[in-house]
Amino acid sequence: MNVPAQSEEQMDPEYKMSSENLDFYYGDFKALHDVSMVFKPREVTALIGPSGCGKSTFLRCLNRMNDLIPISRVDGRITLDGDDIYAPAVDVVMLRRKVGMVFQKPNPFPKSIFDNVAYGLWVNGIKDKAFVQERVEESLKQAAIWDEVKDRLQDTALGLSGGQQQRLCIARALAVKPEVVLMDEPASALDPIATQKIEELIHQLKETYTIIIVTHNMQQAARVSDVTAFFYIGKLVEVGDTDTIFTRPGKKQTEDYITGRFG
Ligand SMILES: Nc1ncnc2c1ncn2[C@@H]1O[C@H](COP(=O)(O)OP(=O)(O)OP(=O)(O)O)[C@@H](O)[C@H]1O
Repeated sequence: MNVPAQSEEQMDPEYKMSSENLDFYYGDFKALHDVSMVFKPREVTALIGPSGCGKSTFLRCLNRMNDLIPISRVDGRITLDGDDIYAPAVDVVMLRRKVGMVFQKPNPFPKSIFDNVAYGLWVNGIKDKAFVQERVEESLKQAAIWDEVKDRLQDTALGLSGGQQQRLCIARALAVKPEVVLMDEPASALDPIATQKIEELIHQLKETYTIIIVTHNMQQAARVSDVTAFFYIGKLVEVGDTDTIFTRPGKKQTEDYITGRFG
């Protein structure tokens, strides 16, 4: 897939993020090969593919979460609003504020519900109590969990159900007003009802955010995403409109995967 050169892309507000000829290594092992794709604002992109194909690795490259792995190395470029996120001058804390992340297992801190959501604001130096309170409420409402927790904000977050904890973690990610939200199998640890709530939430959130989600669940990818990217052994095999990928995939590998013939 051809990705426009930087100058052209910077002028084109159509792209929120792009990956250009991205290679990624864990030591000597090359986990991603020449991955190029773009992410449009207010669209949901699903990353699918068999276990170990590099979906999570790619997702983590998008907010430099892989920087935490000392043996890792990146070649190529990833841009946010046209700027290279791996450029030396980039403030990684600021980048992760703009490109937030929700993990597979809900991971609330052993603190109150309120503190969990306020945490990111405090870390970013925001101390104004009224502002923090307002933002916590707004984020909990956006994450569709306010009604369930509004009367127990000082209770421990660990007392919430798994599905509630995941929506709390989404509220925590939203509190710092990210522009892009990365989700790594956000519903895989949840029951069908909690999963449905997360999917409904993704639908609402895409009005504001650019969302990139890793999922093993084909029906989920088909339900929640506008664009689907199929990865296989570290390579991006095919990316396109979700309806097309699921009904008329261009590559046999994609077809075999979505029809359950392998993976
Ligand atoms: N920290 C690491 N160190 C070394 N190799 C790793 C590390 N993390 C992942 N890998 C390897 O990189 C490849 C891609 O892994 P990744 O977790 O990105 O795949 P995935 O498609 O997300 O898989 P799954 O669907 O099972 O989560 C795999 O071969 C994996 O073993």
